[in-house]
Amino acid sequence: MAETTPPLFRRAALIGIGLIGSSMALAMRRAGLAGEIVCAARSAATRATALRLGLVDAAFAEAAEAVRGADLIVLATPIGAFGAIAAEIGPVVEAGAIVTDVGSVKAMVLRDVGPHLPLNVHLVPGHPVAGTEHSGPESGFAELFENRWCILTPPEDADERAVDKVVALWAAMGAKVERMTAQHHDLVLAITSHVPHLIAYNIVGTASDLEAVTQSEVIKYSAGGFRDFTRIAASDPTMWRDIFLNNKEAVLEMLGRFVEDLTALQRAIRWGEGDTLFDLFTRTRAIRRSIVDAGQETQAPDFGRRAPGE
Ligand SMILES: NC(=O)C1=CN([C@@H]2O[C@H](COP(=O)(O)OP(=O)(O)OC[C@H]3O[C@@H](n4cnc5c(N)ncnc54)[C@H](O)[C@@H]3O)[C@@H](O)[C@H]2O)C=CC1
Ligand SMILES: O=C(O)C(=O)Cc1ccc(O)cc1
Repeated sequence: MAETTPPLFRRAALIGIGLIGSSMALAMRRAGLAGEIVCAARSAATRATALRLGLVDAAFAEAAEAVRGADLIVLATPIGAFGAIAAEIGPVVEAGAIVTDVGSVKAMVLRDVGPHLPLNVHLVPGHPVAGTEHSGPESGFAELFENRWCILTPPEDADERAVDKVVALWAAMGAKVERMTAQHHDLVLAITSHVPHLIAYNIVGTASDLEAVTQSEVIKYSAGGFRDFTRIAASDPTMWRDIFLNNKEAVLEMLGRFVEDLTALQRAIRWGEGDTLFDLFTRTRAIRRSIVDAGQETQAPDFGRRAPGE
């Protein structure tokens, strides 16, 4: 009889089952990574949806109930909730279990989650750099992490076997895994993700506030660059509020540089310095091409709703 290898984890508990939690549930099931997948969701409607979609084997109202007997715990709520969830699960989490997360900011995980966990529990923070502007358990898809980066930011004294298991988890879901310090992660993501989202929120806000331009004109003529900004600016308000509040220093640093560079462009336009504009636009076009060539574009399957970028 052929021997079957046991799944990587006996029981995985997803705390929060929105876009990322549901995508993980689907990707983990597809790859047979856990014997059992359970979740915690505060609303009865979300628990019912998770069960109806077959995302999980059981759904609990309380995080402390979901983590009992789990050897993998994934925090997949907005990051502002991480500290309270860690305080709730700390007393009941199993010895030897791995606690990871998918939050978009990383230094705050070591700060807010670490102190609540017993010493025999392994904290390995992570961030899949993959997503869409959609939220909730119905927006997930198993392919979300394929060929996308997942950044792990374990503390210096992390248990290497626990780190290896989290690397194996993401690799089996199709991701490319990179390791760095939480501080470096937060600086890099401030410029590649957080400030771009702030700019999108701001430009859509500015356009909608313009008295001389009606709302219907904003919608009607949004085929220009504005349309791409509206996709980003449709991202979840709670999630993004928490990101800015928890990556304050790096975002303010990058925003300072952004404002300086914008001022230089403002001058170039004012003084008719076409070469300055042309040189920058040539450089940025090359960056876009290298992103496309590297295949770093998320294509959500069409579930009868608009795909990202449409
Ligand atoms: N949306 C995206 O594109 C990406 C998000 N992330 C990170 O993943 C995490 C989850 O984001 P999404 O799945 O997009 O959000 P989502 O809004 O789709 O799902 C979050 C879920 O957590 C639940 N929740 C909120 N507070 C809770 C609490 N205290 N206890 C239990 N459940 C709670 C919400 O009801 C919701 O079902 C965030 O920390 C975010 O920074 C990471 C990569 C990409
Ligand atoms: O939809 C998009 O373009 C995104 O940028 C998704 C996203 C949002 C937050 C993250 O931490 C990582 C990826």
